[in-house]
Formats: sequence, C-alpha cells, structure tokens
Amino acid sequence: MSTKSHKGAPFSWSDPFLLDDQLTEEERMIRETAAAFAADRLAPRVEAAYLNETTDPEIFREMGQSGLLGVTVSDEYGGVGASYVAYGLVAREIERIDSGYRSMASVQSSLVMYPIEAYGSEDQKRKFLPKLASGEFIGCFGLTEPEAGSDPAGMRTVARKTAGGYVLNGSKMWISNAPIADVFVVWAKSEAHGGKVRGFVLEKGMKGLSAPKIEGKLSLRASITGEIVMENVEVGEDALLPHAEGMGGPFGCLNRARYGISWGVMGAAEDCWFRARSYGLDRHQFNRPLAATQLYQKKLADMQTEIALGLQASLRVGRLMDEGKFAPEMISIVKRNNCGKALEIARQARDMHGGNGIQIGYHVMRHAQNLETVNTYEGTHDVHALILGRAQTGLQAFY
Ligand SMILES: Cc1cc2nc3c(=O)[nH]c(=O)nc-3n(C[C@H](O)[C@H](O)[C@H](O)COP(=O)(O)OP(=O)(O)OC[C@H]3O[C@@H](n4cnc5c(N)ncnc54)[C@H](O)[C@@H]3O)c2cc1C
Repeated sequence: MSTKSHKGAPFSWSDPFLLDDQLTEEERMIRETAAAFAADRLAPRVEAAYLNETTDPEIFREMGQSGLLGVTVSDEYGGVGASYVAYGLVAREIERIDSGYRSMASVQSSLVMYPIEAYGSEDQKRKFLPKLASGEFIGCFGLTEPEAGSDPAGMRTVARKTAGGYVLNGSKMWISNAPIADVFVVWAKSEAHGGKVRGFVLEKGMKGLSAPKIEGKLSLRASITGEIVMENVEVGEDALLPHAEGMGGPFGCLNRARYGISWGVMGAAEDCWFRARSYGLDRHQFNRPLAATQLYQKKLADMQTEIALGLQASLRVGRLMDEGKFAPEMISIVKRNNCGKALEIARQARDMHGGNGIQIGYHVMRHAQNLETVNTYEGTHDVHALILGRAQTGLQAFY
C-alpha cells in the first residue's frame, strides 16, 4: 500500500524540512548532549565573558568531559568516533550560544586533533590525542601570518634542519587559543624538504616560543586570540608531522573546520531568528504586535528559508564526508553561503529589536559582531567565491 499522503503533514515552523528525522539515533543523542551542555555551561557565562573579553580555560575540560571534543576522532585515541554529521550538530549547538565558544572547540577538534590523527606518528597520537580529547591539553593551529592571510603559501616561517631535528623561526597572527595553548600545530617552510610546507607540533614552555594575546577585538571576545612568536625554537625530529607535505596538509584540516563552521553559523542564525520572532510577538507598536506586520513577517520568512536551506546543504555535505565522497568545493559552497546568510540574519535581527538590539542582554548584536569574524576566517567570503569560480571556469582569478 502506498504511504503517500495527499493531505500533507503538519508544518513544523522551527524545523521546516524535518532535519531531525534525517539523523541517526546516535546523532540525535550527541546533539541533545551538546544542547544541554550549551544551555547549562555556556549560556550562563557568555555575557560576562564577552563584555570582559575573558576566556575560561576550564571550558575545554568541561567540553571534554561531555564528549564534545574530537567527535570524529577514533575512540582508540580518546575521541568519540562519531560521524561528521554529529560533529556538525555539536558545532551548531555550541554556536547557538556564541561563535567564540564554537571557535575554541573547532580549533581543538579539526585543526589540532585532526592533523595529529591524520598526519601524525603513532607516538604523537598516543601522546597528544587523549589529553586533547579530555580538554586537559588546549591546542592551537598556526597558519596565518602578519603578511600571509588569504595566501598562506606566502608564509615566511621557516624550519631549518639541525643534527637532531629542526629550528623554527617566524611569527603567526590571529591564532585562536594560542595564549592559553599547551600544544601548537604550526606550519613552516622546511628547507630540508625543498621549501615545502610541513607541520610541526610544538609544546608550551619550549625555549623561544611565546604566544602574546591580541587585545581589543570587537568580535569573538569570548575566545582568546594571540600571536605565535618563534625565535630559534629547537625541536627534535619527533615534532615533525610525518604524513603531510605541502599545502594539502593545512588545507585538509581547514576543510574539516570550514564544514563545521557551516553548521555552527546556522546555530547562531537560529538563535537570532528565534529571538526576533519572540520579540516581534511580545513587542507592541501601533496597537499590535510587531510580528503582525507584513514587513516583520517577510523578514522572519527569509530567515526561516535561508536557515532551512543552509542546514539541509550542510547535512548533505556531512553525509558525503562520512561516505568519503566530498570535494573541498562543496565545503566552499556551504561555508561561504551559510556564513554570509547568518551574518545577514544577525544584522536583520539586530534591527528588528530596535534600540534593545544593541544591548548585550538581547544577544543579537553579539552574534552579528562574532559573525563578522566567522565570515572572514577560514577563507574569506570572497576567497571561497574565487575557489568556486575557478572550479567552474578552469581560470584562476586569485592573482
Ligand atoms: C578572531 C580570529 C581568529 C582567527 N583564528 C585563526 C587561527 O586559529 N589560525 C589561523 O591560522 N588563522 C586564524 N585567523 C586568521 C584568518 O584565517 C585570516 O584573518 C583570514 O584568512 C584572512 O586573512 P587576512 O586577515 O590576512 O586578510 P587578507 O588576506 O589580507 O584579506 C583582506 C581582504 O582582501 C580580500 N582578498 C584577499 N585576496 C584576494 C583576492 N585574490 N581577490 C580578491 N579579494 C581578495 C579578502 O577577501 C578580504 O576581504 C583568525 C582570524 C581572526 C580575525
């Protein structure tokens, strides 16, 4: 008998395409754990952290205890061994509270644990991964430099060969978690490998290694950012990530983080959308709720549409990643689209809150400020357009 209904089903305004039904039991459980963690542990902290520009390192241990770090990393090394879709769902729930908290977790999972698992030696995996998964160690990822942002291949950090290993010199800029990090995954041009980019795992306390905080950010204020300064940092051969050579190494990590961001920003956008809807129902002007006006409803409809489409697209890319069938350009589509749309939604929600929208207690302006960074880091909105333009024309328009 056909199961097709001609009557249609009830419409769920907050989950229009029934995303929840497309998840496995395990994915739903992980999402619920992340949502409870975000509500209980992150939401109560975020206003003070943002206003005072402070990052509590304890959050990493709390995330670790809740199984939110290294979601895709094998359980043999302390990770959760779950799907990329589960990882995306965690990012969405954390970023519903703040993009800074999601940045802290993304860096740890995709930019530090992933390269150690994918490119590291067995010794490196055993030494670092379990402690990164538990949050005992905090990690950071140093690719960007003062003179090399969108074009990381222009980096100046060098690794020179010594008798027992390497000596590193250079500086990295805009590095999330750096001032509080124990483990530094840094990328340098290695003279011993024909100038090819290689990854190194440095540890806090090494002579010549420092990570000063960058002060005065007006965005991502709950997530600490710093420089990494390397002045004749001597490391043994065991600091080299043996299985990555060339820009494919850092880009492999960035693909994972960018994918997670595409889900994360939809969480921030959903928070803005839900708040704008509630505000419009409560707030009366001209003797009726704001939400009763056509313009207000049109804005809510735009938010709902973009979020529903963005989440479906990220889910599709996540499933393809889990099947090993993704291409990096797919990630450019969802990173670029979802960040741009989330930023527009947050700005719109700020406007819909009127004067209250600029207050910390209404949250929407904090999301908008944060999303300015998220639209820029991990490949700017325009640089992802160039990646997609190249893929369809065969013409490189970067220079
Ligand atoms: C808060 C924060 C946290 C960060 N965390 C990290 C981290 O943990 N690790 C890390 O390695 N990096 C990190 N970054 C760095 C981030 O990835 C870079 O800022 C980003 O890649 C852009 O580089 P840039 O700032 O040098 O800008 P630029 O590359 O100088 O770009 C400036 C503008 O020029 C445009 N542009 C650049 N090239 C072209 C082109 N060919 N054609 C047209 N337009 C172009 C860009 O789109 C942008 O609008 C972080 C940044 C911030 C702000």
